[in-house]
Amino acid sequence: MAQWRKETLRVLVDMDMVLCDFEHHLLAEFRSKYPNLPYIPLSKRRGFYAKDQYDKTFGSNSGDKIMKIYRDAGFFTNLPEIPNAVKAVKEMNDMNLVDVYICSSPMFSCNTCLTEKANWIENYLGHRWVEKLILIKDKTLINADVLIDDRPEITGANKAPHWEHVVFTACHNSFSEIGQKRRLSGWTDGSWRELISTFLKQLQINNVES
Ligand SMILES: Cc1cn([C@H]2C[C@H](OP(=O)(O)O)[C@@H](CO)O2)c(=O)[nH]c1=O
Ligand SMILES: [Mg+2]
Repeated sequence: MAQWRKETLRVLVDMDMVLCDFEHHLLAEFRSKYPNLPYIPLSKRRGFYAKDQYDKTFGSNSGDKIMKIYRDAGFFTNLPEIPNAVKAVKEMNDMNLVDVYICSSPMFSCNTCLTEKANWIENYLGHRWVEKLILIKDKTLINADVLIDDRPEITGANKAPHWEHVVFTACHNSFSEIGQKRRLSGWTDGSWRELISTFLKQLQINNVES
């Protein structure tokens, strides 16, 4: 008879544009530093890198100013929370058979990024969660069941990552082609619960079958 193995569902949750609002803060800083320069409203943001769109739209001088803002010390610590993210992630982690980890790519061109990301987690989620923080450039190397991330394409050394990528909707990707991938539109409408329940059911089926 099939044995019930109490395996947990491991969920990786990205930081920028999933827990913390990189784009909102970037635009606010740009507008406050350069009130007379043209800017791209969030509703018109397309493509993952803000710098690329500023380069193309207003020239590389503008793109360089954008880049300098997110490379400056303090930028990552001061990011505001994506609405309801902290509450949702804590609630998700408290679900039976669910284990949440935070998985974020550091920006090595910003000297303080690593510690600032850890600070953000401590400030918003609490000290215990710093131990659940995975900072890694290549997320394909992490073995988990689900990755919730705003970047539409996640590639790396592992061509067949174990996780299923769920695309978290952000201003830059709302019109992006994501093929067969599922989307999560935010943390406020509670749809993340149904999503996780679907994965949990699949996990339980696999546990029984194996
Ligand atoms: C340059 C750049 C980085 N980032 C984020 C993505 C990575 O964090 P995360 O993996 O938490 O989403 C981090 C390093 O590239 O900065 C953006 O979200 N937009 C950008 O334009
Ligand atoms: Mg991100």
